Amino acid sequence: MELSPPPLFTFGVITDVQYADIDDGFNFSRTRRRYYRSSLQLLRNALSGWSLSAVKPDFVLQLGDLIDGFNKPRGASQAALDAVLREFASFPAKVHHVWGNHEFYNFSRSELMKSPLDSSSYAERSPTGSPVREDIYAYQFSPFPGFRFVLLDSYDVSLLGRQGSSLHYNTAMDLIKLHNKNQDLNCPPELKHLSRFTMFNGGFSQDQLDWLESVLSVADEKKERVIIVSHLPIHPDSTDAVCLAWNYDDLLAVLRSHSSVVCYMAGHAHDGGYCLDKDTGVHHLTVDGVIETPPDSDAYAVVSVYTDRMVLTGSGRIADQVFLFS
Ligand SMILES: Nc1ncnc2c1ncn2[C@@H]1O[C@H](COP(=O)(O)OP(=O)(O)O)[C@@H](O)[C@H]1O
Repeated sequence: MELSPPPLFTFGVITDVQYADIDDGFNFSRTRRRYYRSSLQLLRNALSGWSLSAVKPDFVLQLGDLIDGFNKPRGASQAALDAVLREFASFPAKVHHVWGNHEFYNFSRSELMKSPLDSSSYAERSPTGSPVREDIYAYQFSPFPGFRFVLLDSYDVSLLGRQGSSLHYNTAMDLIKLHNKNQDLNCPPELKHLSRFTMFNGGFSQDQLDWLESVLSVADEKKERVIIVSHLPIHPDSTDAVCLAWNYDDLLAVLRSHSSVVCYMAGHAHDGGYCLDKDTGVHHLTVDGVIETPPDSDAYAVVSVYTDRMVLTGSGRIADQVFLFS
């Protein structure tokens, strides 16, 4: 019998836990139930599933919205964060935390940068790469020779997490108002191709795109394979138009100009999504969210990486999938 080779490395993925110690509710349009309290148990299921799996993950990617914005008006932000971090505390592998809109509903950017949700201490300090602007939460690491992960900040240009009087805030306000004429900026513009210009989304500054350019140029030269992760999806075929990053097209253009990129992973759109960018062979995966997953199911995955592919084994609502490197 021929044994299949072991993976080079393995990682876990989970997103949109949105924990709050409150009764079930619904999304804005009342089409999906949200299980705020039992999302904590689903996080526990993920951590024990990863711990018990035959090939244990070397690290975990948490793609944002770990606790829900409803914690803030209840004065429960810190208690909710403590509750989820207690679950991670006994987990033996590194957890890379992405920031989503719900992180900014609960905490300021400077609070996040001092919190355990800032996992940038796991960044590779590469003398060859240029540093990213200090107020941007983005970093890179290489868990295995020939592979690189880049964590990006989807709320770099946003009304969330930027101080009301700052230049960054005013730039974001000018941009959103150009496209969104509604009184309530959380209410999306009616035109589908502009519907992403809401307050619960954001985008990537030129500084962050330039930094990514420099990281990917080095990766191209080294013939590495790069997986990029962030909270907001960037390919229109991988998600609902209302969930896309404001300047998704700018980031797509960067990805398309670098041969090293093999995959982009995001959260935010709780129904998940997937597409293959045919021109480049880049896989765009939007991971199903925990918060809209019933207590008798699950929403987490294990991804095993081989020289020519990534094999995703999903739990509960997340389907198994194979991503071939082109
Ligand atoms: N269509 C909409 N019109 C007005 N406000 C909305 C709309 N959709 C969402 N919101 C508001 O935007 C905020 C973020 O929405 P939410 O559904 O919590 O985001 P997420 O999908 O990230 O959980 C909430 O305050 C919500 O009430």
